[in-house]
Amino acid sequence: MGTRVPDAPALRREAAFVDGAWIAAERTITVTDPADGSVVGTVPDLGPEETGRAVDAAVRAQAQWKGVSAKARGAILRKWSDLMLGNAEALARLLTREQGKPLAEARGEVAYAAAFLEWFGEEARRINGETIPPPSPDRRLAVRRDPVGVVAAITPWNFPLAMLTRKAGPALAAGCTMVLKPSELTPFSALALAALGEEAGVPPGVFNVVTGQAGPIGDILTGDPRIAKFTFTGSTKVGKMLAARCMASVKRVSLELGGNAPFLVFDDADVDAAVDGALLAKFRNSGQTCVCANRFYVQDGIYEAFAERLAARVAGLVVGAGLAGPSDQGPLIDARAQRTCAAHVADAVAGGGRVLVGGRPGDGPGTFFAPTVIRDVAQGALLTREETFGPIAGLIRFTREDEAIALANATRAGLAGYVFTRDLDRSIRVTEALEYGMVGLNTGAISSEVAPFGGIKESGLGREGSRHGIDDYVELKLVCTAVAPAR
Ligand SMILES: NC(=O)c1ccc[n+]([C@@H]2O[C@H](COP(=O)([O-])OP(=O)(O)OC[C@H]3O[C@@H](n4cnc5c(N)ncnc54)[C@H](O)[C@@H]3O)[C@@H](O)[C@H]2O)c1
Ligand SMILES: O=C[C@H](O)CS(=O)(=O)O
Repeated sequence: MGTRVPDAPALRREAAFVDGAWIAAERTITVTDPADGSVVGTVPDLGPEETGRAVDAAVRAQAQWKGVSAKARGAILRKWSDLMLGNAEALARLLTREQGKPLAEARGEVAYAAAFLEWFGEEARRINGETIPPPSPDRRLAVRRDPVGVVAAITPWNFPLAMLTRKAGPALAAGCTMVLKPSELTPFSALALAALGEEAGVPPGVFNVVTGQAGPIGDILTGDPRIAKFTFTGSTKVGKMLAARCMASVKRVSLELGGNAPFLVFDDADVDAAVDGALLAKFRNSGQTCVCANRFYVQDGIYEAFAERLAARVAGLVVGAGLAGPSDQGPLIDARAQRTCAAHVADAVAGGGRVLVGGRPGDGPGTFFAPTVIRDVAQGALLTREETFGPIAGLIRFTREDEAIALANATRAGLAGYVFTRDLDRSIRVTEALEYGMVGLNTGAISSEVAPFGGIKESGLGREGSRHGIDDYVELKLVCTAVAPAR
């Protein structure tokens, strides 16, 4: 296990991290705790000029970093991972403070985030090329897998550590350098990560964290031609806009975008397993994950049992501030998220839905919303068409398998889907028919560092994690050598 760096105060940095230095700015942005609106702290509001200097640093550093041996790069990533685990409690508390998730989930995210650095610390030494049988005896063909170069990354607030290491891990393993803009709602976790990276021996300029208003920074990260690759995790709307900007300099682009996951429960499912799966797939991070079940399609024969048992379990979820004591559900990230949930509930009820539990925002300070189950939701309801990103489970009844598949696929999203059935033939038919990048069969938990994470259709481009996750950070180079015959 890595050595402990000084506790939370040292990890909590009210500064951006550029070229190995902690920098301030004239203007700052304030970060608040969604559980009660209290101020967590301020971070610099860097503008285009400071962001350009971060790109300068990444360009300078990349020339050296790609020359560091894969073994040495891997060792630094593994030490970074160890330091995260050695400072897990400080990282988790900081994460809960700025993002709101329950402390137990924050601790889980620290381990999940550290696992990406560990995994790609190992993968660094397996970025092998290939030789190809030549088309003629006077040629030799070799293919290299070289680092793509300087990488710009923009990440969301819902997983303030894991979405970052899922990019920094493969980027640095491949020999790339990075300029990262975290969400302005959760910058402290990213800065704590940078502090531990510094401790782990990540050289100056290899990993830079710029904080501030998204627009001006984004303009640089999508526009500077020295940036070879742009990777984004966030909403589909923003991702599309930023990816389009990258085309002016033909950057490599990878996108992890929004979801709208269907959760299918067939009559032959184990109803208790389906309820367990629903709690994981719907209510993790208070429904604020990209792979959250967004709509539940439940077959006629199991509908009443599933609705009753899910509502009973949801009624028992403990809602509270993550640092105030054990809780299952924290606040939503902001008031806008509360309003979206309220709108989805109102629309479902207007269409004939009946609220079994929850259905309203929390009282008092903070942006809480009660974990909610609504039965008899109409097939065209808002929550079937838009990503709720909150703790609302809307149950829609279906009769036939082909009907459920058609309903499940009727979206431009294609990230994750879930199926609960104990019929082997049906499990194969349905998992093959669902148009999603990831499908959970009899489970609501599908993510890990060893598995390819990503979506199809408008949910993304590329995969993160797994042995595939390195592909977005390397370029293939063919070396074709002429060979003269012996005289
Ligand atoms: N597929 C995945 O792996 C994955 C993971 C997490 C979240 N998400 C998706 O992200 C969304 C929630 O995250 P969010 O609210 O942070 O998304 P968001 O798109 O609002 O913000 C994501 C990031 O983009 C930045 N951003 C926003 N507007 C920008 C602009 N004009 N220029 C430059 N940067 C800009 C934000 O500051 C933030 O850092 C949901 O849709 C969720 O499904 C997807
Ligand atoms: O919200 C997005 C995350 O990728 C979800 S997960 O923790 O990776 O499943």
